[in-house]
Amino acid sequence: MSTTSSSTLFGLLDGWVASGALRSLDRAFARFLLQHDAQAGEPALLAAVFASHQLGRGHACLDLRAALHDPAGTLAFGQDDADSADEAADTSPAAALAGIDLARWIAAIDAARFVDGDGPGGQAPLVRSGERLYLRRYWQYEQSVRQAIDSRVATPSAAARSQAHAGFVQALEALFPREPGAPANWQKMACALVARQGFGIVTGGPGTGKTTTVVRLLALLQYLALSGDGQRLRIRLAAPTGKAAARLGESISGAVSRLALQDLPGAAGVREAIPTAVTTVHRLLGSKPDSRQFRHDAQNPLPLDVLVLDEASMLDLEMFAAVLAALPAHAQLLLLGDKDQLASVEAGSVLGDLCQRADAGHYLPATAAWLADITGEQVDPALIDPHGHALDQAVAKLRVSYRFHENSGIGRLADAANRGDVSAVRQALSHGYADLAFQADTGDAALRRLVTHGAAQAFRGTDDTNHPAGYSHYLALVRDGRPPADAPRDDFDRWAAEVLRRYGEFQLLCAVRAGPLGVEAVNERIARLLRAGGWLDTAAGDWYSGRPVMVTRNDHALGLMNGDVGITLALPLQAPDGALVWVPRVAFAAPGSPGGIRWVMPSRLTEVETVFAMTVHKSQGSEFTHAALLLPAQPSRVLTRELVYTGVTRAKRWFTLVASPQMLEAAVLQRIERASGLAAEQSGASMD
Ligand SMILES: Nc1ncnc2c1ncn2[C@@H]1O[C@H](COP(=O)(O)OP(=O)(O)OP(=O)(O)O)[C@@H](O)[C@H]1O
Repeated sequence: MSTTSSSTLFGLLDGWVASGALRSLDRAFARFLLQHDAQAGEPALLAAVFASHQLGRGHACLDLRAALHDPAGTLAFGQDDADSADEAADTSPAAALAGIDLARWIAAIDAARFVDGDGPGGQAPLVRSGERLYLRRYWQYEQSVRQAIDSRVATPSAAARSQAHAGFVQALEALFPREPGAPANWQKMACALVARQGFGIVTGGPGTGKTTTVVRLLALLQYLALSGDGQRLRIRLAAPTGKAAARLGESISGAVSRLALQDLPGAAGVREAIPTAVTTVHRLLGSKPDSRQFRHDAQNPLPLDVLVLDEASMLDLEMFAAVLAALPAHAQLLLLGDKDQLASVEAGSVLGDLCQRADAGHYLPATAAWLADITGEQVDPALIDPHGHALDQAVAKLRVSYRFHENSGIGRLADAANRGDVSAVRQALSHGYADLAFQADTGDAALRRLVTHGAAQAFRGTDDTNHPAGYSHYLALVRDGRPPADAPRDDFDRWAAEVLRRYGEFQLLCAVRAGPLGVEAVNERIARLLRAGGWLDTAAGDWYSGRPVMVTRNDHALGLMNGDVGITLALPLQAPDGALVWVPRVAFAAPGSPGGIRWVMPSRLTEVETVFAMTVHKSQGSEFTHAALLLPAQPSRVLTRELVYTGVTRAKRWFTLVASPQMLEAAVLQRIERASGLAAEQSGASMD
């Protein structure tokens, strides 16, 4: 291929753009690079285009070896491309890469003026590091993340430096009282592990006690600070989205109020010194409109001593690099999250990469001895590894779910999907668990039953007072619960808050955007079905009462964040002629004020989507009493284990799967593997 001219290459790129495989941005990038180096060979240009394409798909870099080995799979250029029967017309990436081996490709890439090696001082737009090709910015993010983590992991925290101070041991003992005969208390060990250095991660599935553990950890740190120099730590809590922040705020408040401090002598003031307000990462850093820069950065660090970031699986590489840059050197950073969930839509899978080895622990014998000393708990020998990495020592995985007990179908299905165990998935679905329902029928009648009343009859053991809801639960309140026109504004706020709460009791989740069972078509279909059932008056125009909308872009002027959900309701308004009119307003939960409502005029909401159905990606960070997951009828690369696991674990109490068994099984066998240097490093060098 190296002999072909650039016009042939651009012919190829035009075809890929026309077929939707490539973004026009990727093609424009190739033109820009050619201006940079008119002599560049086609293999190098192709590699650069693929690196840009991969970035758009969430990969921090292009894995050159993988792209050569399995071009169609690695680049996701459509399933037919690799099997093109007509060799002469074969325009697949496989054909474009035919006849080149890794060594020749790397040599061609290095020869291009737009690529630098990974040494210091380079300026070129792309960087090659081993078998990975990066756009420079993302290589820099990875470098800065790696350096910051390495240095924080190697820095003992103030709490660990004072460990001789018997208070550390005593406080742990008081916060995690020993129960005779109980298995090893991993929450206690997690608390000690992450308290030890400037960086730590607590990962675990839903309900494994991440919030509970972090609240006790904050009590421990605050107790040590107050009983040390008497200075209260400045603690901040943040999450990637407004929704996740609101949810953490609620569960932190609950955990702080439940915190048992009676066994901690001199703990006065500790509870009050644990914050319950949670902000978004954007607000924490102080985003500037239309800029990638933040108010807080290395020159203007965040004024805090401890930062807790929840739902860290949603953190992308750029955002994480910004957080680390803005963190003062002495501060402690704690990440909480479920490493097995879908990664961020943007490039990078930070939590997954950093927790790649968490299942097997890899604790050094010295770490296990330290834990035994500090906590009195023994690490399972299977988790000990004399070759463990420094980072492994700062990662704790919680393994017992307190939400999903032994007989929970949701817990069983989530676990089976997460392990890719098809027969366990089948067993979970056919077992008859009271919290699981399964329907393959996606016809109008079946879908209407589900979205209107939650298809409660499909669940075993439900009755009139204990059953899963559908959307009629909140729509009945929209229709029948509206206060009279002369009621005080507070009544309307209370009505809206209850409507929003009820809306959270059910959510239909879609795996894909396009196609007949994609989120766009399904949203329209559900609106039609609900209207036919008399639940909606869509004749009232776009802003009919009961329409739920999700914000799709941060709007700093309105104070609304990507992912915030509001519901359209009617409010009374006095027209200039004195007549009373009902006007549509969208009710959003006001951040930081439980039960508070912010009313927004529809005309101000330019970037919103109806959310009778929501993609699994957008549902991350939210939980619903009853969640239903709809898979498409056709196989797709986006149907993965991570997607199914994330979808199932959005359900708190009831879960309905709407899919053919074959589609579910195919999905749990497919994994997302994002190319990244952080991931590659975790599988690389050890500490010794
Ligand atoms: N050691 C424990 N013993 C008994 N109950 C516990 C324990 N730890 C946590 N729980 C309970 O389990 C539930 C879930 O705990 P928590 O909210 O801390 O988990 P989480 O991992 O943060 O959950 P999520 O996945 O929702 O973020 C809570 O009701 C909590 O009180």
